[in-house]
Amino acid sequence: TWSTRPQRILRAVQQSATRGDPRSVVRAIDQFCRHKEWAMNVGDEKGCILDSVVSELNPSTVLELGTYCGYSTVRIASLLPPHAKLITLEFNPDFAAVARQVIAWAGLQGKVQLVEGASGDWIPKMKEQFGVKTFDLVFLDHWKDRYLPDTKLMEECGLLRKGSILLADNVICPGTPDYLEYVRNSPRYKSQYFKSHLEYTKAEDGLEKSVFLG
Ligand SMILES: Cc1cc(-c2n[nH]c(CCNC(=O)c3cc(-c4ccc(F)cc4)cc(O)c3O)n2)ccn1
Ligand SMILES: [Mg+2]
Repeated sequence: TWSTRPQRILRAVQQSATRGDPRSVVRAIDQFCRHKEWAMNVGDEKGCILDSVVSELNPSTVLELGTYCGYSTVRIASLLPPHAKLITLEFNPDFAAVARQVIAWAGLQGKVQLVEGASGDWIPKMKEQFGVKTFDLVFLDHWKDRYLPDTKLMEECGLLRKGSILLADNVICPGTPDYLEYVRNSPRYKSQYFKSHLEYTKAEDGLEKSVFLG
């Protein structure tokens, strides 16, 4: 049987990255996706913006919606303080299986809880299942039509506190127009757009950083 793209990404990590070295895992995936096969990782350009938001915030609890192969999971987890926790949701079991191995190769499995399933099903269960009170940072990188409903769901479930940060990928390409309109016009958010490019391409894309005002 033929390998899948995520499996080829995992092989590139295992062949080119050093176990326990998150930066070499990130570099191996970027090299593969830039020179061999495009894949929907946040990529290095937007990844640097993600890194700066995480480093500045120094969050203790992080939720990532959309793991894919674990590229942004590794970027975020490698920057977290010692006792911080990252919960990442992946819908596709094949993606999740690869992501677990990529995260383990980086040596970050102790900081990451990968949960398989749909965001809409898991968000209401976060408190009871994982003992989460609120999230300091949410990285939205999942199905683009779920950004808005899941943001409203997180508000309703009391998972956001005054100062929680939402960082959303792909607000231009593929685009999340209803989400952008909401966070840019709601009095409950202060939003800022970081212009960039779609991973490994020249197409415009960007990250939207929104602070929940409570
Ligand atoms: C409902 C639910 C869903 C999930 C979930 N888990 N994994 C994902 C992946 C979602 N990501 C994308 O679809 C995505 C697409 C592109 C793209 C594609 C094709 C183009 F031509 C141009 C750009 C670029 C990106 O950067 C993306 O992130 N969702 C997890 C939990 N619950
Ligand atoms: Mg994305």
